[in-house]
Amino acid sequence: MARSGLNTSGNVGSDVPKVKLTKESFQRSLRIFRYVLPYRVKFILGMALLALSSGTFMAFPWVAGKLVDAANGKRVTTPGGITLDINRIALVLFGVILMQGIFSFGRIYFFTQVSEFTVRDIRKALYNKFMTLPIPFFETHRVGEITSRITSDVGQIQDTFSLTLAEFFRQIVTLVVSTILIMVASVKLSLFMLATFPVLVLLAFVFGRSIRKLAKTTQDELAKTNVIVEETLQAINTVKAFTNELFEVGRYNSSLNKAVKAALQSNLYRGAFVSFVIIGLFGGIILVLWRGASLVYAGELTQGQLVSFIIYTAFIGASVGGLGEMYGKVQSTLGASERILEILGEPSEPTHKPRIAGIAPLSVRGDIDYQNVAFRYPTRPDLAVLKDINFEIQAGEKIALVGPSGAGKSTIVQLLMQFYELSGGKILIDGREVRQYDLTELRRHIGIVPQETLLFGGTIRENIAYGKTDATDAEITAAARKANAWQFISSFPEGLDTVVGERGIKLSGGQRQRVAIARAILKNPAILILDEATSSLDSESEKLVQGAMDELMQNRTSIIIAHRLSTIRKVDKILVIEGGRIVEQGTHDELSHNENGLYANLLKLQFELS
Ligand SMILES: Nc1ncnc2c1ncn2[C@@H]1O[C@H](COP(=O)(O)OP(=O)(O)OP(=O)(O)O)[C@@H](O)[C@H]1O
Repeated sequence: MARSGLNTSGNVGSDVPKVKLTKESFQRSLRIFRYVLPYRVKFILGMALLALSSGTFMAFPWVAGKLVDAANGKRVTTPGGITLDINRIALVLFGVILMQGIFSFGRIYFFTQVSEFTVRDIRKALYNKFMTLPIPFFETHRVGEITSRITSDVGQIQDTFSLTLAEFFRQIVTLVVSTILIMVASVKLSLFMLATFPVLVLLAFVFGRSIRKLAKTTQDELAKTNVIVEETLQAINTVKAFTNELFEVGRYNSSLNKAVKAALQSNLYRGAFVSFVIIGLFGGIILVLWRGASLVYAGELTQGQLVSFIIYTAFIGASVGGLGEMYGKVQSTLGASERILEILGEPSEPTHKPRIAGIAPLSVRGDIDYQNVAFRYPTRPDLAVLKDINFEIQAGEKIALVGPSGAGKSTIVQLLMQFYELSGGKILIDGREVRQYDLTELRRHIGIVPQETLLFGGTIRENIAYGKTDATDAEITAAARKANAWQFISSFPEGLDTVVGERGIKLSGGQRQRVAIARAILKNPAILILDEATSSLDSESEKLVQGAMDELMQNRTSIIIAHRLSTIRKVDKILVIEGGRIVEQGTHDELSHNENGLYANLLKLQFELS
């Protein structure tokens, strides 16, 4: 049966890895069926209709055989003793097919609903999980790998629920019923057939398996060419800037040639396989025909019975072949559900705890206290990124973190957001350890203006409202004004409705930053993290951004990761970080007078550079 691409997963790539079919893997994967449970009534109805449609389908060759017998002048009677002539038998045949058509419609109707709803629920659960998984998970898994869970793995399962399962059931019914019916027609011929056919089918199966392995090589080669296309298109600016267009074309061509070579080779075997199937299986049918014809000649079998017999034999061959193919599909599905269940079983961040009624929402003053904080990234456990960090900020104070690249400045603030678990020490906010807060509640009170602002595809309005999704237009406009962003937004013909992001207009670095500042203003957090952009802006833009930042920092505890020392002269305290430690701290005046200090040196360096 051809695979249909008419579901929400489209055509599923056959590159979904498989697992070995063992009792354990099977049992583990069956847990995915709990997503079918809410739709069990529809599922059972679908199964019942499937049984009926498979049953009526099985009656077809039988009745067709009777038609041939009637044509040969034999008397055909129903079990009730009513004699049927050719016309009536043809009508019965038509009735059988009509019922088969109606049952099939019902089966598809119910199974599609079950598969669409089930798959929707699995996708929802997965996406929900993606959103709540901790940051380290995303650092240890590639984005492509994660998204393929929600696309191809789920698609594989959808295929199973909508097609494979039905097909599997139908093949089994066909196999069992056909075998019984041919036995009834003629035990002699059946035994002869069963002695020859299964051998051929077994051979075909073994042959088919080795071909699948070759097909996998082709797919791998094709995947490699796709990687080249994706990478180069994503970095097309780099390709052009290095004038490597022809180099890439050459690389793509040679990779494509390899894929074609592999495809041709595997298709050579495929061709051999197809002719084996044709010659072998049809040869088998000829053998059965020959033996059957002898039996008809000897009067041991009617012509009609022979016709039914041959059709059933073809059915048996098709279903044995189909079951072999299904083995691969079942393996893929088991693999897919195992991987999905694995992700669903990953521990989420303890966010969004249900709020207990009557308890006022958390309010945060903004005192911050780092005590002996030590940290290693889970992906690089051998590198101590932070060693014994101690500092304190009173609510409303502004501090700046400065130091060479890679010193650990960003890491210090990421820990405040609790993106990672500390390796040692503790962080207190308002005198309480951060781990004791509800993560979502706490993060709601921390605002961040990142180094590189990522705008989501959508309007400027939506991007600003990301800081407070239920903000009114007046609030959004006010925030944009305070962020010095209103000027450029109102200069666009569509104003706040201007579309930005991949399909919209591109905002400049300074404009993007001001959108980020407007976002943070709307969020109105008690604690603010400003990660200064390393790329410098022109002085006009710089002034606007700086003004917006000053506005934003008012009355909030602010931590500035500073790259340009000129912007932090007014902060209450500067922490100089080097190699994961605080090596100096004090005000700008204090530090700049310490001639041998790192800060004074950095200051000198920047002065010389500018
Ligand atoms: N997600 C991560 N996984 C593993 N290592 C990381 C990760 N992020 C940063 N590091 C490492 O941690 C160290 C400190 O990085 P961090 O980004 O905190 O430095 P920084 O002082 O903010 O640097 P810059 O000024 O260049 O932004 C570096 O050695 C860096 O390679």
